[in-house]
Amino acid sequence: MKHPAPGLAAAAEPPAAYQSARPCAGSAADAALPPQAAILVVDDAPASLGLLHDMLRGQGYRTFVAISGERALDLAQRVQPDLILLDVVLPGLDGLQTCRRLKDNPATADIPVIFVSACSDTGDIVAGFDAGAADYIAKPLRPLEVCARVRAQLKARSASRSDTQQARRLSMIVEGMDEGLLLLGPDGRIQYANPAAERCLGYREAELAGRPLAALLAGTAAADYTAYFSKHAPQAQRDSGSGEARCRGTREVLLQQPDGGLRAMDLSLSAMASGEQLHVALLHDITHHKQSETALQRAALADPLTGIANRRQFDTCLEREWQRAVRSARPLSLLVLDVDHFKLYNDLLGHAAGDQCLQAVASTLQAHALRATDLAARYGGEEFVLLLPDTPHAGAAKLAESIRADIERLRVPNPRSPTSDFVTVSVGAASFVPSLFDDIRSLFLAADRAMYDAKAAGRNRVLAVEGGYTWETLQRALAR
Ligand SMILES: Nc1nc2c(ncn2[C@@H]2O[C@H](COP(=O)(O)OP(=O)(O)OP(=O)(O)O)[C@@H](O)[C@H]2O)c(=O)[nH]1
Repeated sequence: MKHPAPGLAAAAEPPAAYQSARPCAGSAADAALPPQAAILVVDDAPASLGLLHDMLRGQGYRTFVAISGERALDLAQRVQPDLILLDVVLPGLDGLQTCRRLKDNPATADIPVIFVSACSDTGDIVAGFDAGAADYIAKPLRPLEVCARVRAQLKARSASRSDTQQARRLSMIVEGMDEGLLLLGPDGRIQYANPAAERCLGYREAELAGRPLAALLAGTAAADYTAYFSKHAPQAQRDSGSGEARCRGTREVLLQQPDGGLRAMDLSLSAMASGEQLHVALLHDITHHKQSETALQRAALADPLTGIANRRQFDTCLEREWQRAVRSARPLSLLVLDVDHFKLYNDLLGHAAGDQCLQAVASTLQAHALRATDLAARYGGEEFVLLLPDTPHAGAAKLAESIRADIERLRVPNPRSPTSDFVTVSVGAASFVPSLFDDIRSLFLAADRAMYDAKAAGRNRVLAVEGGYTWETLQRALAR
């Protein structure tokens, strides 16, 4: 007598009469079958118990036996066999009751039960299935039939087990992934949201269920996805519009958060290859990416010392405002401002103090850039500019004087300056209405020229000019 495991019921030694039972057709080693499937045989009649035991052993199965329902319940729970062959008529707990208890217990509910019984009326068979059996074999036993039915049940169990395993694995992946995953119905409403999607969207799954994806989107994406899903709803016509094209694949979208904020995400939408017209939406949070992108863009356009716009941003802005002034025939003004005797300041007080001085000048200039379209920038060194779209000569001259006076009022000492005891600036202002025939360089050259003239005239002053350069003047100025 062999003992499969300590504490388990011993497998019954097959009576000699059955030792010669011929193996059934088909092999228990079929690829789809679990290796050495374990089968629990429950029968109180030694003859049929022995026959079944012998037959199953002959097929390579591990076999366990029990002669009562109570014992079968205990063994099933501990051994977790792949299949139970259960007699209907048993002392004490009968087969039907035993089967019901097996099915009621979550630990044994999934184990398939085949009734093996001499009671083979239709009523008995129906009662067996009603009790939860997977199959019913009538006695007297026909080995080929028994083996085939056993094999079929083991195959089905193996398939359902691997399905369950697969589903468990998939669910672990989906639940644990960093990307948000939404399952959408044909109407674009959310059917499932994984934990990462809950985090991305700021709602719990229960709050998301049934909501249209489009309702969570901001801007034009909302309308695009609404249209996309109305086209994909059942009975809908397919369309090849651009809105639909924009919704397929990956798209950058803004998602509305419960607190009213917006979050930038990459949204990838793909239709599932199933008849249910379901879609999977993947959400990848790109907030940090966007923030650093914006910070980089800002940094690329800002002067690191003073924080105001740099020359690059000024050039871009001048180009844009120049074109706008040409179209609108409105005056465009530019101030060019240079710190007087700054070399003397630096030489006496040091470069660090010089930097602070430039920061103070930049803040004063920035404080005068009042309109949204005005742009204060550091052009280079101790030279600054202020671009004033839609500003005529008089207004630009007035503003230039106000800036000059405010900088003088800062009373930043410049002891070596022959012009003043304090830091001062010279400002050149140029204003004109550019036409298509004018050269964009002429505005800066005119303002710069005026600034140098202001220096030459004694510094700490404004010199404002009106009108553009002629072609000849421009060429001469560029040649200097
Ligand atoms: N501290 C500091 N100094 C700078 C910076 N950029 C330029 N400078 C200095 O600014 C000074 C400019 O000197 P100059 O071009 O001779 O002009 P200036 O002394 O201001 O004389 P005028 O313009 O004729 O009144 C130089 O000493 C530069 O080193 C900067 O970022 N920080």
